Amino acid sequence: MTEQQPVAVLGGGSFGTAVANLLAENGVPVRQWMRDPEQAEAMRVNRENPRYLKGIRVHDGVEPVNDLLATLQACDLIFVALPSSALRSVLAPHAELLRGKGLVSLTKGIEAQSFKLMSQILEEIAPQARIGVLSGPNLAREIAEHALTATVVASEDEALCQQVQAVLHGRTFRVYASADRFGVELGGALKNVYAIIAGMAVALGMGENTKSMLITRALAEMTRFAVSLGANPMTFLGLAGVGDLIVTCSSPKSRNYQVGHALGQGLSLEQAVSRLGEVAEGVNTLKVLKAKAQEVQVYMPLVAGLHAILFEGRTLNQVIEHLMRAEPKTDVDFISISGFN
Ligand SMILES: NC(=O)c1ccc[n+]([C@@H]2O[C@H](COP(=O)([O-])OP(=O)(O)OC[C@H]3O[C@@H](n4cnc5c(N)ncnc54)[C@H](O)[C@@H]3O)[C@@H](O)[C@H]2O)c1
Ligand SMILES: O=P(O)(O)OC[C@H](O)CO
Repeated sequence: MTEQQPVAVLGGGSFGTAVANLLAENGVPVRQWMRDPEQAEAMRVNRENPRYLKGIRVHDGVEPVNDLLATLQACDLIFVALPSSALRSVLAPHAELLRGKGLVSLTKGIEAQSFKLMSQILEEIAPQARIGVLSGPNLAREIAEHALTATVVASEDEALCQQVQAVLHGRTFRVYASADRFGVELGGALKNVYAIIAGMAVALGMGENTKSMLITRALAEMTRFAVSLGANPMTFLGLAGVGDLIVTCSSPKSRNYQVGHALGQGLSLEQAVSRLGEVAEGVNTLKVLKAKAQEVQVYMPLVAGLHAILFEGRTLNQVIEHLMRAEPKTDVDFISISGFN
């Protein structure tokens, strides 16, 4: 009998570990690459990733490794769960090895200067690779604890979507397919910013009306922005849009929400990020999003308000006053169905 080819997961954090476990539970041999050889050795021996997913057993079918070259050579399907700040620098030196491979980004961020999404970077590094993204309401710990979860794999390459569904779809994890890679990926990146605001609101003792207003207006704002860049607004009604927005804006398990909560308790941004000690993509996304919204002239009051508090010295009260007193608008303004002439 021929041995099954391993699948690679790049990244030794919570999401890489959760996805590696899902694959292994489906009988797929996994090489989970991480840059720290000590972490890989400890995970091999102890079958746990205590810094990022304490208390979760790493499946025997997951081989923690730290030789990137050998991992890329051995695997034709590669899931990338690196922080957005690291993805390009980790993969660009190995562009030649990526030719013809299936590369699926799990990373929910935007590159600082270029405003590129992660799959666009993968495409640039490896134009002959098959590119996809996986995004949705997917808190790593809940996946690792087998909470019933759904996600979306998005790619123009239908065969790649089917391949990802075949290896990841399982008893507790449903994988839906989409052809709208841009919309699915943008939804995952944008919602992180609003989760910071939602965490802040909860720390400030705001009620359920406020939370609901925030989530709904966040959806309107991110959809308006996405449409201005050519995305399909309907994608934002799916798991990777409103689904991910709800989970990230509601759950104290979200790291972006935690940063917001700490800010609401009075910590500085530096203190909030360093107390977290994990990736909260929303902080960088906020900076690039504010600049891009200005460039493409899209009205994003929530983004502008959070940016004003974190980087322009405005107080929370000033920003709230400004947001609430702003000119009244039409509901659901990102698609023209208001009924008004
Ligand atoms: N954790 C989740 O619930 C979750 C869910 C969906 C998507 N994501 C996305 O997955 C991506 C990774 O997040 P995570 O939650 O696994 O992060 P994490 O904070 O749990 O871990 C980050 C990992 O990246 C490694 N790393 C940092 N810089 C690196 C570099 N230069 N080279 C190689 N490795 C490096 C760290 O050592 C660590 O292993 C993020 O974009 C995040 O938005 C996370
Ligand atoms: O912990 P966060 O805030 O990075 O969010 C994790 C996932 O993106 C939720 O879908």
